[in-house]
This record gives sequence, structure tokens and C-alpha cells, in this order.
Amino acid sequence: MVNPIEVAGLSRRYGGPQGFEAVRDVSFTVRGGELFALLGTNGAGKTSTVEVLEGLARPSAGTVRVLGHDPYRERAKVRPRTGVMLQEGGFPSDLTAAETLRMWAGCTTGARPVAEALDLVGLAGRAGVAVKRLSGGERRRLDLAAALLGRPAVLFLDEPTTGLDPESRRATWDLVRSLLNEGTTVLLTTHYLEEAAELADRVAIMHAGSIVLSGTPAEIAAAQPSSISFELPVGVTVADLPALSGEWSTGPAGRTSMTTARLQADLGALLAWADARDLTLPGLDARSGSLEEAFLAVARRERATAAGPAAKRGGTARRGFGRRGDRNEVAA
Ligand SMILES: Nc1ncnc2c1ncn2[C@@H]1O[C@H](COP(=O)(O)OP(=O)(O)OP(=O)(O)O)[C@@H](O)[C@H]1O
Repeated sequence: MVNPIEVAGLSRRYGGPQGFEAVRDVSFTVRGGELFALLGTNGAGKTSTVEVLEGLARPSAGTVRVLGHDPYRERAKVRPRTGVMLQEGGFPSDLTAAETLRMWAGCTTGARPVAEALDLVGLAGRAGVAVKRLSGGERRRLDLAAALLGRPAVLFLDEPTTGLDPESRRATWDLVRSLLNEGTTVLLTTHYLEEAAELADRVAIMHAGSIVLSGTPAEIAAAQPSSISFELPVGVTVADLPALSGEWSTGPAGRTSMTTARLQADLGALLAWADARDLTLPGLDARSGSLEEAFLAVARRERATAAGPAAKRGGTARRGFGRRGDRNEVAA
């Protein structure tokens, strides 16, 4: 069976052949009923990638297939079976929420009843309110309702919960989970790592137009080192601490920390050392690697790259990071 989303060697350039390459040789597949999350810092190329999948732009190189079709050339075949929630919906501000969806339903094959779509996103009580009077979070939910009108087989969600309060965000997650259970395939971009960890079957972290890390959230987290940190007790210096598998260092906030691939053994040894001296380690924190750590490591490398002489994108010198063959993939 064909995967609902197939991306092979995708590149996207703005400004013609000599222009700026925002997406470079990106490949991934999304299986049926799966949620795939694209993560990355601002400007990493997520939206530029998703726009090609949505059929809004043509690739400069490579191929994309959505439900087995080219979403740009075969838009008429793909569009009725996909739902798209852009970063900005841009609905006319004088129409009410219900009128907006009715207008949208007019252009949608086999649309759900408007009342059902409003109910799904928790806006049933706001049906008669003009878009301009909805809060930012309510507008975001109206965008989602519009994307769901056509009962799409493939749903593109570009930062769907930006501006939502924590309760609405969780309600949206529940809705996305129920759509996944019904077999919908979802491509999500988000800046909320908790959201990706909650919802995604697989994630890819983009940097400077390329995928630099991909796998399940658990695989990515497990590939990150764990850490131990605490405040030095009075009268103790870093030199007094036991020698463990990592190096101790003291950060600007005065916390002493160590990264380790052997969290349990190192933590046990540290606690035994403290017990033997009757010491309390204030603010002791021990944590396993996380998706957030992986993301921050990518962002740190980005800053280091940007500070170096090879920082210019679109030029020839882009040393070391994110190049083909230089990827840090946890799993393909
Ligand atoms: N129309 C355009 N013309 C030229 N450059 C563009 C255009 N649109 C985006 N870019 C550039 O392409 C790069 C990728 O942008 P894109 O919007 O895809 O990133 P993103 O990962 O979605 O970022 P964000 O998280 O901020 O939404 C950025 O450097 C951006 O400035």
C-alpha cells in the first residue's frame, strides 16, 4: 500500500535557480494513521516543506506524493481528501464563525455539518460571534474546524495550538488523537515539544533546511545524555566531588552539573558519596535525555554555526552541520 505522504530528496528554493535554498534534500514518509511531527527552530524550513505537500508550491528538486499523487500538478485529486490548517487562516473578519464554515463547506466535497465541526473544536457556543470578536485561540480553533470540514484522510496542521490556553491545547490534542484513531494521517509542525512528545509517532528535527535528527520521540530522547545537577553544599568545592563517568561543571546560576550516559550508576555513586559525608545536595535534579534536550542540542549547534565563519546560508560555505551524510539520525 502507498504511504499517504512520501517525500524524496525535496528541495525548495526562493528567488529562482540562484536564490535561497530554504529546504535541502529532505526525505521522509508518513504511514497511514500516523502523526509525523516536523520540528525545528524559526526559519528551519518546516512551513516551506509543508507548503509543497499542501500543493501550494512546486519543489525545486525531488518528488512529493500525497495519497499517491503530486499535490501541485494533481491538485484536483489531492485537495478534496486533505485538510489544511495554515499558520494564519485569514478568514473575513465580519462573518460569524458559523457563516465562515458555511462558506467553506460550500467549496468542500461531502462536508460535515457546520454545527458538528464547531462542536468538535469546542466553538458550538460561539457560532454566532463575528470572527473579529473571537479571541486568538478561538480563531485558531475555527481554522482547525475548517480543516476538518471535509473529513480529510490527510491533515496538515501548521502550529495548530499556538495561542491556545492549556485547557484548549489539551482538548485539541484529544481531538487529534481521536482523528488518528479513526485512521487520519497527520503532518504536524509545532514549537511545543510537549505536543510532539504527546502526539507524534515519529518526529524529524529540521535545521537550516535539512532534517538533522529523526525517529520516534522515545528513540530521540534515549539518544540524548542524561544529566545530574545540584547546588554545591557550603564548604564543598567541585574538586571534592567524586570522579564519575562525566565531567563536573558549574554553570552561571551556580549549579554544578554533569551529563552522563550512565545515569543510574553515577547517581547511585553520588548519593553514596553524599551519605557518607552526611551532606544534603540542595536542588538535586537527575533527568533522562528528552526530546527537548535533543532540540536544544540542535539549536545550540545552530548558534555555534551561526557564530562561525561558515554561517552564511545560500552561500557555498556551510561547514559541518546538516549536510548530506552528516546527519545524526536515530532511525531512518
Ligand atoms: N517567500 C519567501 N521568500 C524568501 N525566503 C523565504 C520565503 N518564505 C520563507 N523564506 C525563508 O525560508 C526559510 C524557511 O522559512 P520557513 O517559514 O519554512 O521556516 P519555519 O521552519 O516554518 O519557521 P517558523 O518556525 O518561524 O515558522 C527562512 O529563512 C525564511 O526566511
